[in-house]
Amino acid sequence: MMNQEKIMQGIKLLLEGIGEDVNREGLLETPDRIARMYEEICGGMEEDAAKHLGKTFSVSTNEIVVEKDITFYSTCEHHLLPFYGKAHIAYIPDGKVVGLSKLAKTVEVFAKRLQLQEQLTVQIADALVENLNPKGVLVMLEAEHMCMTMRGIKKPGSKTVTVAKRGEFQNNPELVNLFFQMV
Ligand SMILES: Nc1nc2c(ncn2[C@@H]2O[C@H](COP(=O)(O)OP(=O)(O)OP(=O)(O)O)[C@@H](O)[C@H]2O)c(=O)[nH]1
Ligand SMILES: [Zn+2]
Repeated sequence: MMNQEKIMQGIKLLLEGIGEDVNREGLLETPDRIARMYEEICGGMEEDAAKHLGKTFSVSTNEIVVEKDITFYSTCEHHLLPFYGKAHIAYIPDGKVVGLSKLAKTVEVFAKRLQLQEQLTVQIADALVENLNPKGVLVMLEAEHMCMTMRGIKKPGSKTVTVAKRGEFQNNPELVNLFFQMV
């Protein structure tokens, strides 16, 4: 369980640290607001992807399924700044598929944590492998990192692209090409 009280104390200290008056009107409710915000943006820590991927449907086709342009927002664990973009998921079923919304739900479960993009990519792929036992999975994420754009190196517009391949995607370049054509 998240400790709202600790988050509020921490935010008060942070505000004092940057030289703010924690008692001025505009900031009075800020610690409480931020505690509630973290409940949302780190809410995936308390969720298990299996909850969403447990219900499957039997199918007689094993053709590739691609769900692309799934918008996601996550938080980088180094700076606590947002990184956000699109997730593209492909899988080759082995007799069972999952409801399409559950693919986006799986992205959310892992995005709503403190993350590295590489780790987020791999966690989504592994959850699909564990729960669907598909013949193959490919997850690709394209994201802009605020810690790269608004501060530090300051490269607005730069994108980080990561992939995780499992099963048939690992040794079949034609399938990977098909995925890139589809997205
Ligand atoms: N691999 C990876 N790096 C990330 C991600 N998000 C942010 N970073 C980088 O993590 C690094 C932060 O740690 P350091 O290598 O210690 O660099 P720093 O000097 O503290 O930070 P910068 O001022 O941003 O260079 C920076 O290079 C960020 O660009 C991510 O999702 N994956
Ligand atoms: Zn960062």
